[in-house]
Amino acid sequence: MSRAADRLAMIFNHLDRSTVHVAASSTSTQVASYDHTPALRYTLDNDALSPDQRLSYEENGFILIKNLVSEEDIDKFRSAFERICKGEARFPGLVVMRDVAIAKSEFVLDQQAISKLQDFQEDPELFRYCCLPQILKHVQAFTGPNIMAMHTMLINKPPDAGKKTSRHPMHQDLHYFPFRPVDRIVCAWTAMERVDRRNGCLVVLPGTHRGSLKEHDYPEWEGGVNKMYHGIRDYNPDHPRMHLEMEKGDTVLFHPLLIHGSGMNQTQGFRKAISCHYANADCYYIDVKGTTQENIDKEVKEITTKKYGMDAVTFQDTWAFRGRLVQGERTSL
Ligand SMILES: CCCCCCCCCCCCCCCCC(=O)SCCNC(=O)CCNC(=O)[C@H](O)C(C)(C)COP(=O)(O)OP(=O)(O)OC[C@H]1O[C@@H](n2cnc3c(N)ncnc32)[C@H](O)[C@@H]1OP(=O)(O)O
Ligand SMILES: Nc1ncnc2c1ncn2[C@@H]1O[C@H](COP(=O)(O)OP(=O)(O)OP(=O)(O)O)[C@@H](O)[C@H]1O
Ligand SMILES: O=C(O)CCC(=O)C(=O)O
Ligand SMILES: [Fe+2]
Ligand SMILES: [Mg+2]
Repeated sequence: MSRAADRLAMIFNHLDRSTVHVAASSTSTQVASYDHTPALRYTLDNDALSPDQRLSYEENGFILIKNLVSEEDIDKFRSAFERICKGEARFPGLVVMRDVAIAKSEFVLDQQAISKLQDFQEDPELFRYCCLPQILKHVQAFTGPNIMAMHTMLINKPPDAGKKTSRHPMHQDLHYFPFRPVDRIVCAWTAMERVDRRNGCLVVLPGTHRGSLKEHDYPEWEGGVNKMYHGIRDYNPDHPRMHLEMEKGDTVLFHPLLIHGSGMNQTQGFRKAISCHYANADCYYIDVKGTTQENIDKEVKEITTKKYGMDAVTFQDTWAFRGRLVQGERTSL
């Protein structure tokens, strides 16, 4: 048995002892030595992950799974993206985003580079990513069996236009989510090609999922920042960083409180990744009034009013519209 499996067995013993069905066989010395072992909080006991993966997620707030999505599927997602770029396909709700350096440029460009698709839940080909059985199998370890796909993105990080606007500031995804409980939400992010420090891979601060939701706002960047790309005002700059270099098909699953961002794309190619945020369908919406999320609530409402002319729609409603059941039963969200 691996060391991780031993430690898991210890944790389970500890949990057993804290219920009313105390195992009579445990000795007092064992109880003392396990006393401060934390319970597993971030993963569920449903055999979806190996003991090593569970412990790693509990400690670090993410796990990286090599080669989870086939090359063939990724190539199909790439073609679906290209059809959208070329204007050959359009889907209700789909948001096509351009980098601020391009959207705000006074020069007419031959190619209006698309930096991100958001909300592709009505594109059957791209949405197939969210339903891949090998992804859902892992996702269940965090959400449980009733799974909603809440947020979908295809990120096409452009070659930096010279103003460093291709960066994504350090943030926690929970800032954008008015639903809880937090530990029943997880993001799957799959590299559609090799991603490394040169083309702007994900950068994570391991273990920060054990902290709280921090205040987010626009970073004060000289070259400008993309709309709704809020960053954390003060995170510890000395916290160890990890650059997640990944190959095509590798997938990272991460907790919505994990502090992460992505670097500038210093190559000439668009760096592609596809992602979905999942939540347990039993999660419930919260009122964010009086919390750090008030600013994003306000900004989303401004967009729904200005862009869609829907002024009665709440921040919570925008999530209920976009969420799609991918496994089990749609209960609350
Ligand atoms: C029922 C549906 C409701 C939809 C609600 C939307 C809510 C979205 C919030 C969800 C986020 C969840 C994220 C969870 C995970 C964490 C993250 O992903 S963090 C990053 C989140 N990023 C975003 O949410 C990107 C949002 N961007 C957009 O929605 C659009 O790009 C847009 C800013 C609304 C612009 O789209 P559109 O209106 O179609 O664009 P234009 O008509 O071309 O321009 C309008 C206006 O906006 C300016 N602009 C365009 N692009 C940018 C940009 N990248 N940065 C800054 N400004 C931009 C453009 O210049 C125009 O400005 P003007 O002054 O009006 O001329
Ligand atoms: N408007 C666009 N915005 C952002 N990325 C795009 C856009 N059009 C294509 N892409 C992506 O940019 C990359 C390079 O595009 P490129 O122009 O070489 O190919 P293409 O547009 O797919 O085909 P074509 O050679 O017919 O123009 C491709 O990976 C493609 O997915
Ligand atoms: O750069 C990326 O691909 C990820 C950005 C990110 O963290 C996000 O959109 O929430
Ligand atoms: Fe993020
Ligand atoms: Mg082209």
